[in-house]
Amino acid sequence: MSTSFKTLVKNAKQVVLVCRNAEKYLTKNEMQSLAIIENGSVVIGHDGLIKAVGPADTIESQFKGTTFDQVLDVSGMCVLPGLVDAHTHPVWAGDRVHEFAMKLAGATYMELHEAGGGIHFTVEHTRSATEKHLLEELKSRLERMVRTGTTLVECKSGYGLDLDTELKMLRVINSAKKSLSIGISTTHCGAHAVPKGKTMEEATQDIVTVQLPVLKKQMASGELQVDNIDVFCEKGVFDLSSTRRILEAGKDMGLNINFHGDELHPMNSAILGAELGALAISHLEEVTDEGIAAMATSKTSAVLLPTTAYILRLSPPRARKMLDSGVIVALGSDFNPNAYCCSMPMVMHLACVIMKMSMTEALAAGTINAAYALNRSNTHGSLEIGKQGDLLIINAPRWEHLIYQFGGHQELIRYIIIKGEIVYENNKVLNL
Ligand SMILES: N=CN[C@@H](CCC(=O)O)C(=O)O
Ligand SMILES: [Zn+2]
Repeated sequence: MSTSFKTLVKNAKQVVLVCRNAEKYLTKNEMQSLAIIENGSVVIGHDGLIKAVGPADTIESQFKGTTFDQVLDVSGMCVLPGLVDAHTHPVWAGDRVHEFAMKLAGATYMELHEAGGGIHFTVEHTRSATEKHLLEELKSRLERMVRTGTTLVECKSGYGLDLDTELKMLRVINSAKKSLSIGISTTHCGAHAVPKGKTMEEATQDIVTVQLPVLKKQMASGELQVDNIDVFCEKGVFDLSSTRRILEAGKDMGLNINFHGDELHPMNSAILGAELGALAISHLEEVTDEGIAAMATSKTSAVLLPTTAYILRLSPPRARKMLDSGVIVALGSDFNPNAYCCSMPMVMHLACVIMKMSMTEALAAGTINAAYALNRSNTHGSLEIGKQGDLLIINAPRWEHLIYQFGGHQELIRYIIIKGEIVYENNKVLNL
């Protein structure tokens, strides 16, 4: 065994492993009792992977005489896995603060969309923005996510709706992925809306016969890396048969199906997703009982987005029914110009309060199950030997403070570690 390692994080009050036996996801009762070590330590190797995690005294004797590049004594603090945000739209120009005011005054999401605002407003600004500007904005948003504990995030395109702008957005995501340490799962969401001037059929045809073939070429040549295919399956956007066509075309080129469904109207998206072997369906505020049963059987994860229901004043998705039926429930921030929230601790808090999840369920949903939704639960989502050394360290005596305290996680989060490197340290002392 090597006698030199990258990082030792020792003497934590609690180390929350989440999983015990390399589970790829947790459901039902497994989400009630997460694996936790009291007074624990974690060792991360030079390859950025976890080499040991266990009681502090066991690790101390096991690694006696070993050298570490860095040792962090986190006495009194808690260590959790880096959080996983399973749904974001982080590449765009032009905010929609003016629409927030309109929504507060009573306008609905679809009324704004049909009047040419909403996604269309963002598309206009994103099409005319330079790649450089979009990249700078994306990087600062991703850094903000890291500071709130996210170490793996799904990033969608979808404010281009034409070949050139969708490719521009995907290139921006790829550049950020190369230059930042946060993990990224990239999603083509060219079917986020029907672009102005096109019918749904024309937009579907464009995606299947123009956008996806170019993507396929660029993926094969290594120019672009894309992991997932997405469609906004919704009344007035893409219907079930267009959604099927696009998702099947994406699947045929090796992309994971991960799409928006049953948000504002019951569309039978969940049934379709289960039939196609989707890895994830997001939103599901209006999913039917049959849809829930189908997702439980097909092991299609439900990515629930409490920020959306909150900001649009929708009835929240029926998380309890899904959890009790054995669906793999994951969480995402849905960061976008409509729901401007980068913070997974806030998302987990909302999931508990407005969707009636327990804190252990919310943490499992924001770690291992979100990693499953992105096909990354072999590397992320729990603190187990062989997984990536991504840690979130909070200055509190119990891990639940991460969810219990809301609106001030910047006071609580002490370190963020990715692949064994400290990427964020919060120890600023201000003179007040
Ligand atoms: N519902 C569709 N897409 C996004 C919102 C995108 C936007 O409004 O810009 C969502 O997941 O909430
Ligand atoms: Zn979305």
